[in-house]
Amino acid sequence: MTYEKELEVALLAVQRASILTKTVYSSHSKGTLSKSDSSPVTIGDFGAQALIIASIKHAFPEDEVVGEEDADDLRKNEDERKLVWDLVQAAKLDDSSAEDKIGGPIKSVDDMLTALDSGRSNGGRQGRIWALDPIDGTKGFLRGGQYAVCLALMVDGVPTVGVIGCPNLPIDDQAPLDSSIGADADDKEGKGVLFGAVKGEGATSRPLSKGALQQSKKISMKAVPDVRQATFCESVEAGHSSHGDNAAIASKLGITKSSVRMDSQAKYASIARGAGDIYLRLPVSKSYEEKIWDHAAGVVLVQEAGGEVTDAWGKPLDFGIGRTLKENKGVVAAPKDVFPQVIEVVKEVLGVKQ
Ligand SMILES: Nc1ncnc2c1ncn2[C@@H]1O[C@H](COP(=O)(O)O)[C@@H](OP(=O)(O)O)[C@H]1O
Ligand SMILES: [Mg+2]
Repeated sequence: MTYEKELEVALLAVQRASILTKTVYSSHSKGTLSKSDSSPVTIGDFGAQALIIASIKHAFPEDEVVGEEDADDLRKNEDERKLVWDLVQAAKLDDSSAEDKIGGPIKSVDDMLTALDSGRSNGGRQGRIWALDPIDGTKGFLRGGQYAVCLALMVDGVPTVGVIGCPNLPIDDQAPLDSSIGADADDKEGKGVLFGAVKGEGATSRPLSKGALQQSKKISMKAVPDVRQATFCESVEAGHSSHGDNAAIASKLGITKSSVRMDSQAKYASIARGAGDIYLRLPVSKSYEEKIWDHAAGVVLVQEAGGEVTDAWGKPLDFGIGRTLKENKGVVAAPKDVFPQVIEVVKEVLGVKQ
C-alpha cells in the first residue's frame, strides 16, 4: 500500500487530538476564547493543532503544513498559553508504541508554540503539504453539535491522504442520518468515528476510541438508483451555504426529504459511508474564498468512496494555489452515478451559462 506510514501517522495524530478536543467539548465553557463571533476559536483549536503538527514534524520533518491557527495569541496571553499547555500534556493515546510513532508528548511550552506556528505554509503546487483544521465546525462545537478534526496530505497540489475524526458521529456506518444525529452533550457509548482514505486505495472507518488500523472497515457511498430518494446534507450555518439555493436544487431534482443540517466535514464523512448521499455548499457571499483545510480531507474520503466533488460550476477544486480555493465557488459532492444530474441542476439554479 502506498502512503501507509502517512495514513498511520495521520490516524494516530487525529485520534490523539480528538481526545484533546473531547475534554474541551465536555467542559462547561467549551474553552471559548471570544475573539470574534464570525470565526470563533477555542483552546481546543490551539491544542489540537499543536499536537497534530508535532506528530507530522516528528514523522516527516521536511513536510510543510497549512494550518488554520498560529501561535500569535498564545505568545501574548500567558493565561491562555497555560490552559492550552495543560490540555496538550493531558492528551495521550492508550498505547505507548502508538504514542512513540507520533513522537510522544510535546516536551516544552516552547516546542508547543513552535509546532503551532509551523502551520504557516502558503500551500502551493509542489511537494508534500498537509492541510489541517484542528476543529472544523467550531460553531457546531460551541453549540453542542457536530465537529471534526481534519487532516490531509496534498502531494503536488492533489489531496492524497485524508483523515477525519468525528467524536460526535455514531460508530455505526448505517445509522440513519438526521439533523440531530449525535448532537447530545453526553459522551455516549457508540459515538466517535475515525475516517481515513488514501488516493487509489479506498476509504475506511473505525471507532475513534480504539483507533487500531486492524479495526478498519471499508466504506462506500450508497448507490442512488433514483435521485428523488436522495438525502442531502448542508451546513447548519446559513452564512456558510445558501439554504435557499440548496432547497431550490433539491426541489428541481424531485427530492422531497428535508435536508440534513450538520456542521463540519462530518458531512463529507457521512455521505462517504452512505449515511447521506449529496453534499451541497452553495456560496452565500461572492467574495468568500473557501479554505483548503475545510475540504481537502473530505474530498479524498468522498472520491475514494465512489463519489465526485467539484465546485458549483462543475470545475475541479484546485488545492494547489495557496491557502484558499480562490479559483472555485461552492462545493457539490455526490455519488458518481447521479453527479451529472446534480451538477446540471446546480448550474441551472445558479444561472451558470452552459
Ligand atoms: N462565509 C462563509 N462561507 C463559507 N464558509 C465559511 C464562511 N465563513 C466561514 N466559513 C467556513 O465554514 C467552516 C465550517 O463549515 P460548516 O458550515 O460546513 O460547518 C468554518 O470552519 P471552522 O469552523 O473550522 O472555522 C469556516 O472556515
Ligand atoms: Mg473549518
